[in-house]
Amino acid sequence: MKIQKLDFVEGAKQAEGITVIIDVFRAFSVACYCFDKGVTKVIPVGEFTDALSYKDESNTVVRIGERGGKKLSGFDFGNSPTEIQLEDLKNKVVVQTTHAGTQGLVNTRNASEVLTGALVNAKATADYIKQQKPECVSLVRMGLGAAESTDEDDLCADYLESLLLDKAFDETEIRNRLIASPCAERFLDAEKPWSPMSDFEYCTDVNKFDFVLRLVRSDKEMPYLERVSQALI
Ligand SMILES: O=C(O)[C@H](CS(=O)(=O)O)OP(=O)(O)O
Repeated sequence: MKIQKLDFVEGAKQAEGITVIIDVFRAFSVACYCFDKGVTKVIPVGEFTDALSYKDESNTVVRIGERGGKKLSGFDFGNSPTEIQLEDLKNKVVVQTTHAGTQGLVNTRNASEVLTGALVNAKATADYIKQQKPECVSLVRMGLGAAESTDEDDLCADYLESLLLDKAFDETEIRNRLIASPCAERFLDAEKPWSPMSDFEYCTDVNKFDFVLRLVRSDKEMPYLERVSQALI
């Protein structure tokens, strides 16, 4: 199995084979928490205007998104797992737009299959990939604003690589390593209430979920993320 690590939107465009678009803080952790709360699909979009104008007949749309980390005007929630914890999202359709994560998903072109990458479902994602015995896997780290490398996405890529190659990796140290990193500063900053410390905790709950998020493309509707559950992995 050839594994390549790439970065940002350009990396997403170049990615081949089974492609994992990684965004730990916070897009794909949020997407996992949405599915855990019963949403039927998550539609990742690049432009926030497309998220605002998206409608569906059943009127079950929930809009989640950020720019500069903050909730967008007209949206239901920011890109925060904390914000959705007490919400009933059963059978809802989420439209999500973020500065980094969703930009990676919508820019994949050459991938045979596209998955999301986060610490909360890393092992399930690696197990799913291994089962398919792919020749090539691309791990794309979206980083901060899809422009700056971040410890959490680098670490998640390294962890996924170790799992794929059956190499040892001490996942119990992941949270300690990240809390000591500059990438955690925004969660400790009282002037950034849109990034609470609880978001850090939700996003670093390693392997909390046993499902995979896979991008589905069809001619009939916008690409969306679906949940592939453990039974099918
Ligand atoms: O909402 C977030 O934490 C980030 C902000 S940024 O794009 O990294 O500046 O968005 P995400 O797309 O989840 O990385």
